[in-house]
Amino acid sequence: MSADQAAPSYQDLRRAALAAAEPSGYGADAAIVCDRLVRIFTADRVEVQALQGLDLVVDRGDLVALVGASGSGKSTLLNILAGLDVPTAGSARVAGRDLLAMSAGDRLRYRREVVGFVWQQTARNLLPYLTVAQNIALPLQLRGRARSRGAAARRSARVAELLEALGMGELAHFRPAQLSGGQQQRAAIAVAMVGDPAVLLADEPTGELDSETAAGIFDALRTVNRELGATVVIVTHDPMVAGEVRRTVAIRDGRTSSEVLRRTVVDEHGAETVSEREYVMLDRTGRVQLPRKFLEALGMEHRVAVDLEPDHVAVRPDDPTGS
Ligand SMILES: Nc1ncnc2c1ncn2[C@@H]1O[C@H](COP(=O)(O)OP(=O)(O)OP(=O)(O)O)[C@@H](O)[C@H]1O
Repeated sequence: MSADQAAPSYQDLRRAALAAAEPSGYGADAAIVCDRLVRIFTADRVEVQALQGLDLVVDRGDLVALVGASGSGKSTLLNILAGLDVPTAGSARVAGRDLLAMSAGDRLRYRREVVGFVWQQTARNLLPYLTVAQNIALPLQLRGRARSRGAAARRSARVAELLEALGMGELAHFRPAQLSGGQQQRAAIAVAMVGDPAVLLADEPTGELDSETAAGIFDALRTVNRELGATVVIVTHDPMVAGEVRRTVAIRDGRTSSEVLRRTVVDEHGAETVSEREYVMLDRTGRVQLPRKFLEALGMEHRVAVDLEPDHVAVRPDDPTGS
């Protein structure tokens, strides 16, 4: 918790006590838990199901990329996690906060204190007439107690800490227009992190950058994750992403469909290799979505034969002879 952060309110303490008393269940200790999340938009009396029962668990301290085709629901999910939009049904919890049960006041506090957000458009993240240091300090100044004794010194110390962590100390007095796109996004990450949020959400943070600069932004996001302790969720189209994060979750038609986990394996000689494995999601009712390329390769459609083997479940094309 940053020095400028207000003491927890009675409501915060009550919520924490109730959460602690809850039996540990689905994703009980996770930073983010979405359970059968649904978001339906209605435009011109036409309903669009942007999220169709999405399940997602992100552990505390994880660094996750969300990928998927245009229109698959990534931004809808991120806006809900950011407290900018409210789901139609299902449940969503971030750092112990129930996103469907928050009052307007809770939601505002949640956006200020629990989550940080980085937009794709650099202009949306920074105020053009403030310097980098002033932009970073602003969220703390807007908080209560900003004028309490010692607040200014604590604020400066926090700004300096972030500038240093993100390797941009020499840019403290520059204005956004004097920075490159990559430097602007680094500054935006510092702004989002200044209140010490539990979760940092980034919507296409490298969308307007070339690949070398984008690699630097992933580096900054890893720093925030590792050194500042934030759980980080990045929505991206960037094809490089699987090589930049430990876990990549694919969203298809408003549901999580598959994910890739990267693990670093150290052999007996100390040599490191990175292994990647693709998984499909198993929902709470036992449904899995098989990759389309598998279904096509074996001509599977409508119905498959499923058998329990000693250490796996076999899924085979339907055999019309029934043998
Ligand atoms: N405010 C809205 N009103 C109506 N429909 C919406 C609204 N926001 C999103 N949608 C629809 O919901 C679906 C999911 O949109 P979303 O923006 O979440 O997808 P996305 O995966 O982020 O796409 P992209 O990668 O293009 O940003 C789309 O069909 C979109 O048209």
